[in-house]
Amino acid sequence: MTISKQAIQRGFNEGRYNVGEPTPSPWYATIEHDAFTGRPRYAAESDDGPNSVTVTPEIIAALAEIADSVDADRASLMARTRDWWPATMLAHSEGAPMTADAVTVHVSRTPQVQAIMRLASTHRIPVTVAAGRSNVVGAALPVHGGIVLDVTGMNQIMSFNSTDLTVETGPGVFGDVLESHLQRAWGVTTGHWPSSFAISTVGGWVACRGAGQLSTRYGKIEDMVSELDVVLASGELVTLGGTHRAAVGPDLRELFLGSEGTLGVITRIVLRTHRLPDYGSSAAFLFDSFGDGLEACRAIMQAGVTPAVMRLYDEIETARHFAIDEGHVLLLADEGHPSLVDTTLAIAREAAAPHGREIESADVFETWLQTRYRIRPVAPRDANRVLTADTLEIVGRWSVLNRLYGDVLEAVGLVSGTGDGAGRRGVSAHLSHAYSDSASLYFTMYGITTSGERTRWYRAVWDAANDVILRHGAQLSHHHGVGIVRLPYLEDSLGAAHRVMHSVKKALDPLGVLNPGKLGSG
Ligand SMILES: Cc1cc2nc3c(=O)[nH]c(=O)nc-3n(C[C@H](O)[C@H](O)[C@H](O)COP(=O)(O)OP(=O)(O)OC[C@H]3O[C@@H](n4cnc5c(N)ncnc54)[C@H](O)[C@@H]3O)c2cc1C
Repeated sequence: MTISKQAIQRGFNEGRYNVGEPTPSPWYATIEHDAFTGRPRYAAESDDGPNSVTVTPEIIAALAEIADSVDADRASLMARTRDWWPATMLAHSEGAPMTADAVTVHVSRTPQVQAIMRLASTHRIPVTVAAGRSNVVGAALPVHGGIVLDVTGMNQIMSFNSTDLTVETGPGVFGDVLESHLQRAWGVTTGHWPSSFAISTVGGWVACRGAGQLSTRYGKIEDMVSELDVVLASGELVTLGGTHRAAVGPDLRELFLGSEGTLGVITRIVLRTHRLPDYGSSAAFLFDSFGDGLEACRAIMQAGVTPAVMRLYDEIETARHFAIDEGHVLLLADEGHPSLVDTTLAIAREAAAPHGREIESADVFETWLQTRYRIRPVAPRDANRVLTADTLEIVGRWSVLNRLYGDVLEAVGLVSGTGDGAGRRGVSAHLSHAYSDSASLYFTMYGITTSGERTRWYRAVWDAANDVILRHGAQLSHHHGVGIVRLPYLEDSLGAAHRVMHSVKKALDPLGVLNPGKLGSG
């Protein structure tokens, strides 16, 4: 049985999610919605751009002529703009939501998107695209109000080319719908398996530059997109790409991969696919230190093999996920042609062996398969001991990774409130995406504080971790993106290139109507 087939057969979160439409984060059900008395938080604090633009009844009437439907009701707006960012949850639970006043506009066709962008540009109304709303960084929050453009109705799988092995889809297709169709109808897979695959959309993957669990074999989403249609702020439709490699000037597709709705609305995507493998195999190692595990991963990547799964867990996560009391576990697994898989794992074993010891992989592999798409429930609240947690993923060179890991653990651990207060460390990490020169580390951080202290703790751990990340010259994010949470660190990270990003934004969206207050604004 292979990993890609398993994902569809076992399903996402044991079936507890909304098929083909956004799934709220579990925190949403725990919030007292009638308690929204405060002003929208971000709009009240922000001083750049058009603050909380109100959409007039005349514009609502014009939108209704164009769109499938327009919804100006505040309560349904709140439901339709919640995301999976913990700070949204913090703001909502404090009665001062992140969502400014806005109207939700539902579309299902590209010409509607073009007409809405023309209208928005004429009247300078912000447009924030919302899809699965599974992002964890506040990227789809309409912080300046205006129009929330819901593209989940653009959910057609338009065609499959069985010679080129490419699939053409609308941006609002959810990952589980796409994959089960690809597997059953055509016997192929995209190879893109984010942990959120059933609650996120193809357009969202592209807009956030996402990564799946099998990225070491199949690549990130930017390796999979061969063609894109994008509606610009002016309403003009452009098609970018068409084949995978070209030398016709710079690759303009790249501008929109990771643009988070700030440069255009993605309305059609062509993705490469791969024949669905029938064979898979796994191996596992245990290391005395995380650093030894990192050395093993580096040796594997530099030996030239790319096992689909390469996940190294530090000892806290090894104990949490696999109930192994000591050591740092590495899970390797691959799928594909038997000769390729067996050779890949043989070379990987040889490269890892000097750094640790091989253990029986069956239980580790099965536990991972069983739990990888399970969403943990929200902990019960007690005003004096509230749990707040978040994750943070970065990408850095092998030469800094082990020191960066230690320094993030130390810096986050020093923030008052981190951990459970009873000696358990509140920060851990795993490696889940690797390259020959670098790898991504994914940190999980939690703290227990009073409810009044949560926001302070939250910003303090982000500041502490990002200070270390910048100091080591690593990249702020590998696949979650920038959203709101990483904006304060962006200029330090990009240096002079930050100005280039502003110039690109100015050139493509001169009136600043696309997702203002995010990447390239201000
Ligand atoms: C439990 C969980 C696990 C996760 N695991 C992963 C993971 O393994 N890998 C990973 O990469 N991410 C992961 N994420 C993050 C999230 O799922 C991704 O960022 C995803 O790509 C967002 O897609 P979405 O459809 O939900 O987009 P949304 O959250 O609706 O939007 C995200 C951003 O993209 C923009 N956008 C969306 N659609 C379009 C469009 N058509 N045109 C222009 N802009 C658009 C929005 O304006 C916004 O800025 C996880 C999230 C959760 C909650």
